[in-house]
Amino acid sequence: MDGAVEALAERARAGELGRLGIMGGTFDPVHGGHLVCAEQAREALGLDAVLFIPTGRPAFKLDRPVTDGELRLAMLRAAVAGNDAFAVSALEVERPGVTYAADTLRALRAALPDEVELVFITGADAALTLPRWRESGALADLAAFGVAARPGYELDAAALADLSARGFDIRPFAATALDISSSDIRRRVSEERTIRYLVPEPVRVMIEEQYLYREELDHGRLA
Ligand SMILES: Nc1ncnc2c1ncn2[C@@H]1O[C@H](COP(=O)(O)OP(=O)(O)OP(=O)(O)O)[C@@H](O)[C@H]1O
Ligand SMILES: O=C(O)c1ccc[n+]([C@@H]2O[C@H](COP(=O)([O-])O)[C@@H](O)[C@H]2O)c1
Repeated sequence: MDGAVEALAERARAGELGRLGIMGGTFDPVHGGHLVCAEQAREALGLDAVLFIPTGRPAFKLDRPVTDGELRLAMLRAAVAGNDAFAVSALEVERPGVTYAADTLRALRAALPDEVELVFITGADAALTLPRWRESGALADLAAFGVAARPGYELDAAALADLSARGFDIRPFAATALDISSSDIRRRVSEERTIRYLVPEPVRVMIEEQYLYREELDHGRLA
């Protein structure tokens, strides 16, 4: 099992971890919207820690290239350094094949003491697609879902009722609306425009030094 998950299991055994947030995403690259969403989920949902898990091959993005997992991991690690409540897991990057959240949640359930409650954090855009995720029925039993509003996407009463009727334990929370997306950051870099302050400074420096996102298909990206 991954070192970050082992460390969390240790904290749980010491009675220091009751509720764990899981922030899944492609993180190509991680940006301020992800970090604010995770931090405000931690506060609003009473999470003792948040584990960021970058995907291997994201199920809904098979039609586009994704930057090498090690580079996305390195950017995430740099982004969360210094926040004791945040950790990063290589679980999905190291798992071969397409990434499915149900596999990840089962692995976490097996690695952590039964008492630890799992809350998968998503923006409203991702939450609205939950019925189409693989093993959607099983997923509803594996974790609760903390859902943040995201500019352009809303989890309205009808959507909430539909997800609840499907057995999902949905926990909406208010997050500061930040209209930042990884696609916009990639586009800005390719157009030689500024991304300063949209991503943490060490991430901006890594993007610059590794020549990421300069073109649609650069050397760091998988076809
Ligand atoms: N600005 C934001 N505010 C709140 N949640 C966000 C924001 N950006 C992303 N998220 C959430 O973070 C998770 C991971 O998102 P992802 O890594 O796909 O980023 P993205 O910016 O949507 O990427 P892309 O633009 O490449 O599709 C998803 O649950 C998504 O809803
Ligand atoms: O398991 C699935 O079928 C599934 C389908 C779409 C998205 N997800 C998960 O949702 C999270 C956000 O995905 P994305 O594509 O917006 O980066 C990430 O952890 C994905 O693994 C999972």
